[in-house]
Amino acid sequence: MTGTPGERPLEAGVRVDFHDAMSYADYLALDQVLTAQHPLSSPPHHDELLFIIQHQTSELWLKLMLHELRAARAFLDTGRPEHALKTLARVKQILRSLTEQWSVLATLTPSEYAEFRAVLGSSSGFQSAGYRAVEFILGNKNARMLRMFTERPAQHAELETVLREPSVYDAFLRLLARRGHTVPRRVLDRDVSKAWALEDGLVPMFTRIYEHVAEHWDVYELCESLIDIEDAFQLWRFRHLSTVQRIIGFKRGTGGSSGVGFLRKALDLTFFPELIAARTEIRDLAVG
Ligand code: HEM
Ligand SMILES: N[C@@H](CC(=O)c1ccccc1NC=O)C(=O)O
Repeated sequence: MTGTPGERPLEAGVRVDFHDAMSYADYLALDQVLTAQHPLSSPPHHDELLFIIQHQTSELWLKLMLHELRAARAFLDTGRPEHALKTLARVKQILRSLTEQWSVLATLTPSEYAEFRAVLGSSSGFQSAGYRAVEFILGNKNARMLRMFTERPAQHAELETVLREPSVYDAFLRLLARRGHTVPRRVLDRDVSKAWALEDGLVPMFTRIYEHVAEHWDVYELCESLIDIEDAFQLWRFRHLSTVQRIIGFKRGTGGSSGVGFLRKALDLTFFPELIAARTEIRDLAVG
């Protein structure tokens, strides 16, 4: 038998008085977080709160992703692949959650968005320092994007740091070199602030790892983890594109780009092209 609904008594030990103790709202700084939504439409459009919260929550997850990717890079630098794997597993789940979050925004119709889009002016995701830092630490470096942050010195400085530091992939390749894998010297000495370009010299090394997994199990798992992240990131990008297309069609972006055309081109980007190229080279073994 289930009980009747009704007021559930609090257990005896549950604290209700917080006058001299830290409370939930104190610890989470909810006074700041929950009063930081400021719709600009007048009178406030019902759906602008969705738009704001969708972005704010994305920014929080991006912040955590950067934090975790920095940790993964440090684990690679210090030769702890198992720890890096665990951290990357969390990054993957954050990306999955961010990708699913597009479904909430997709409930915003073109008519609703058109009613408040004008208040956004020329602001756009181009100015997301959190997103740019994640792209940078994953290896998609582009110094030109820093120009968007001239007016925001703190964000500019943080992004410049991430731009000049090695990416997670740079750290992985250095670990591989330390483990005796053949990584060309030019890769290890490269200017890490520059965009990654396909390095054919790495493909035989990755092919060897994939053809002899038993001998290279921990780095093989890391390769697969990076591919998972590549895949999860592409799915986020694709859902951004498809959500944008259903809301604004082929309008230009508020940030000045062609809009959907620009977002479609971003799908051609790959963080770890040699890991993909190696797949073409792996020999199919004869059976029987
Ligand atoms: C109605 C909702 C949205 C629309 C119509 C939209 C549209 C666009 C467009 C057209 C661009 C290209 C830049 C421009 O010219 O404006 C862009 C870029 C971007 N958007 Fe969105 N977006 C939406 C929601 C979001 C959300 C929720 C996020 C989450 C953080 C986001 C993050 C970004 C980022 C990071 C970029 C830069 C991408 C890059 O540089 O590759 N957008 N968006
Ligand atoms: N680029 C979007 C506007 C937009 O999405 C946006 C505007 C202000 C703050 C964040 C935004 N999100 C991502 O681009 C548009 O063209 O409608």
